[in-house]
Amino acid sequence: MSSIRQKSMAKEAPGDSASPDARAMPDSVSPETRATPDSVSPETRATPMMAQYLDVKAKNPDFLLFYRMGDFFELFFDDAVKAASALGIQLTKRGKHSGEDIPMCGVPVARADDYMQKLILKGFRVAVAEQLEDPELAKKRGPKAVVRRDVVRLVTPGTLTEDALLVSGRNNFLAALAKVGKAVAVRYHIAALDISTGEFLLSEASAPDLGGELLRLRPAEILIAEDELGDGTSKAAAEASGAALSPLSRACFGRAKGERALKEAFEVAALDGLGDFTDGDLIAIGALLHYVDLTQMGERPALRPPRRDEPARLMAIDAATRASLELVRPNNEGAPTVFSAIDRTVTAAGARELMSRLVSPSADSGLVNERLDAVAALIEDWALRERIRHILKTAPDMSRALSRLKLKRGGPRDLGAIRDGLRAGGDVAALLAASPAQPAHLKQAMTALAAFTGDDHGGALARKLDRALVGVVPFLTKDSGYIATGFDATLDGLRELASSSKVVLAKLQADYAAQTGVKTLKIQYNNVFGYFIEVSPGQASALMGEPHSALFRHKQTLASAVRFTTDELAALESRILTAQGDALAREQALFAELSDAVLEREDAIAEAAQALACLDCVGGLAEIAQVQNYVRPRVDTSRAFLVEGGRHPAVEQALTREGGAFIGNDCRLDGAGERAPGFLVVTGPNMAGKSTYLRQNALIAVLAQMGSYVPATSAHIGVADRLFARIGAADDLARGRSTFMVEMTETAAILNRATERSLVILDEIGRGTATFDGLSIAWAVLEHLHDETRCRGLVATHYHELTRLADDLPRAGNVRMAVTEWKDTIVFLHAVEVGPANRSYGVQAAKLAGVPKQVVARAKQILAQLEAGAGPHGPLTLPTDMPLFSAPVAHHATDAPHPVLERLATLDVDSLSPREALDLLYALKKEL
Ligand SMILES: Nc1ncnc2c1ncn2[C@@H]1O[C@H](COP(=O)(O)OP(=O)(O)OP(=O)(O)O)[C@@H](O)[C@H]1O
Repeated sequence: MSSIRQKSMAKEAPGDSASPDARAMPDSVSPETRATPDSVSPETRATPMMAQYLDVKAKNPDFLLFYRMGDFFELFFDDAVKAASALGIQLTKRGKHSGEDIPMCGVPVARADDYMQKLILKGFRVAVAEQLEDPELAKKRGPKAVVRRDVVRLVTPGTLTEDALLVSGRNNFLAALAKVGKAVAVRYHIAALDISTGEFLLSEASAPDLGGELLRLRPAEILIAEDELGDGTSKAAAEASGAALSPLSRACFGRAKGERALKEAFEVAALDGLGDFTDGDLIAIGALLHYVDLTQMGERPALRPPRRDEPARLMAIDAATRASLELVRPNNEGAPTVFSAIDRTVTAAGARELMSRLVSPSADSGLVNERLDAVAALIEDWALRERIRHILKTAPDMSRALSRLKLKRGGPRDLGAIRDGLRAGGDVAALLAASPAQPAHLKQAMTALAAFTGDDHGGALARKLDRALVGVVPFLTKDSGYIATGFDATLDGLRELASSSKVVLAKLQADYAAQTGVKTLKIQYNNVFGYFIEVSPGQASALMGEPHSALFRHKQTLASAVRFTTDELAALESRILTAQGDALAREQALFAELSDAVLEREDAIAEAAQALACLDCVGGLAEIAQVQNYVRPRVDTSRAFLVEGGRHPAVEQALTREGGAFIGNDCRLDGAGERAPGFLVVTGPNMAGKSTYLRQNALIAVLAQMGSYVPATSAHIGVADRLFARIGAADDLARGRSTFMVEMTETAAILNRATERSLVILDEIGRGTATFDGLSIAWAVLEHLHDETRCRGLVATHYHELTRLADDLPRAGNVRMAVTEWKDTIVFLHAVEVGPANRSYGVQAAKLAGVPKQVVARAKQILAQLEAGAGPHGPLTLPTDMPLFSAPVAHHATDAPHPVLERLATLDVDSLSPREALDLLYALKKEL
């Protein structure tokens, strides 16, 4: 908590008669603790306080203004109406402004974070206006003087730092989006910063990849230039990511601005040491850092050097694939995700690291294998893993603590987190040092952690924090007692003084009791009177009469007690309060000193925090691999996709919980071989497990490339540069596109972007339109992927005709989901067999699903007729001119190119005048 906030705890207008009714409060707080604005007196002209409120509000029109008044943050006017409804708290009306009632609601300061979190989750942004001086000081300026207030912080979804406002196991990115270039050359540059941890990422995407890239980063808030809100691509991608959109003026996006801000942030004269930055990077960085400055009131978060996520080094996963695979976000609230199935981390930072690897699988087989080596080492040495994980459970979230300290929003608890984190890190480093297996990643982690165990600066800092802090430290700096006895002689002296005064106080009470003969006389303390002497009303006369009346001065008479003071008690009180105040001030000075010492080692601490996160992530992956029998995949640059006994990580766990067993299935796609299939057509009845089979293979690719073991008995994966998966319904009715249109748009995206190295997984392509159209489209798409793209792929279909493709396409093959018939019903075996399915069993599946008997019987009858070549109302004529019913040779035909193409091929464009070019264009179009 900031020092500003501590100073402003005193209430401003004690005893104000317009104090609102306590029942109107969201929490039961006595009315006297809640000050009321002098403005809300029934005047029509703005009172000084309301004038101040309106002034602050006018500067922050887009934010709900939390206006500090004593122990409450009050909201007025429209803000109050919106907040009361969003928070479900009572809206009151107090006083008038311009003749109208002023709506008001409020939240207690002590619980403000909870209320703010609710508002942020509902898409609001909050400006926090604090009292910037002690109300007593304001009073001295005159009866009408208003306590100085101003906004000390803007709270937006992407700039949160408090644990209460954040999700612990997830990064909270603020991203700025800069569009550079025109038409087909347009690039979107993204600068993203998690100010709660200091992680700073740069990336870029083409227009078609932007949606997937934003879903990968999952920012909480996206900054976009106002004049780009009209740009369909950025707006649609930003909205689909689920982030809050914050438009900024175009002036905030500038190359020079970005360069300046970056140099300032890292205190460097030239950017060379930080990396290479394109214009687009700098424009995005400029807007990002401007917004950070704006919301943090100039305080700098603990920035890590920007890390570039090179698209070429990642497996590209587009938005639709992310939605299909439910990597981290389920399509149905509460459903399992791949993340929830594989997450065995024990710290929030470890969970964030795991999530980051899962959403950004690598396309660099070298990095993947280094990660796998680390997982393998912790599988091999399970005792080491157990010990490390045991220690990690005690390691707090150092990066978030560091970030709060840097933003001057930290408390003793954050220093405690750094101490405990470094201590845990030291213990882990010692364990790793003693272990024989040392793959590169574990060695790196050990080095980062060991930096705080030696005799140098790092070690000195860790020891200093150990000596300085008590075991369990309080949350706020105003709560004294967190500096351990013996660390600072001055503080010990002041504490001694304060506590010895308390002994003197006890002695004084005993003396007064003996002098007056009132045995029950007590010395008490409250916030209004300070220390006082209290006796029961029956005994008050002893103190008020001679000879004691000279010593005891009467202060207050209550029904149950009479209170007095003495000069001696007043002097003692002043000594105690001074000593306590001095001790608190000394403690706060020591806090600041320790914070500075921590921040001096900011980079090394951030690295240690990252090392712990990495170890937790690797340990978690080793744990799940061992518990669930995953296998290390062979990952290389070949084009193999050879999986034996593959399983779906989430479905397997769900089945095991219910006492069932998952049937492992092979998938052999050899992209390079001439005859070994690179493309499989998967057929089988509904419910037989086709979707599961498709998904599990996509996930095995993702898991392998993120550096995890995979659910299979063996796996050889040649890295895929892009993964396309379209599985399950893709309705986008909200955006006015039918299932078929969505599917066709996505198919177009795949055909345009898949490469030879990609993995394409399609479920029921071509459905949602007339059978022949759908089948024709599916056929043509598969031919294209097979012949032109030459990627690896799996396609599930109910069009059995598609299985004939394998006869003609050398790299295509068929597999089917095995079923068996038993007593007029089908039994799903969930096993994948080589070859096409010969029947679809749709009618039997309908029966299993509970379709009424007579409907199933009639369907069987119609099916029999259809299979015999007749429709339910007479002969059925199938168009025989469909290419798929004739021999599918069209794609192999060596037709001469179209004459228009021929003319274009031989055309010398440079020799044409604009007029000639236009004429030619018209002529070609006509010919076409
Ligand atoms: N390999 C497997 N081992 C055991 N059970 C499985 C397996 N594959 C799928 N199942 C079970 O079968 C159910 C249906 O699977 P899935 O949804 O993949 O079928 P489908 O063929 O895609 O069906 P539809 O065509 O109707 O979408 C799953 O929910 C799962 O419980």
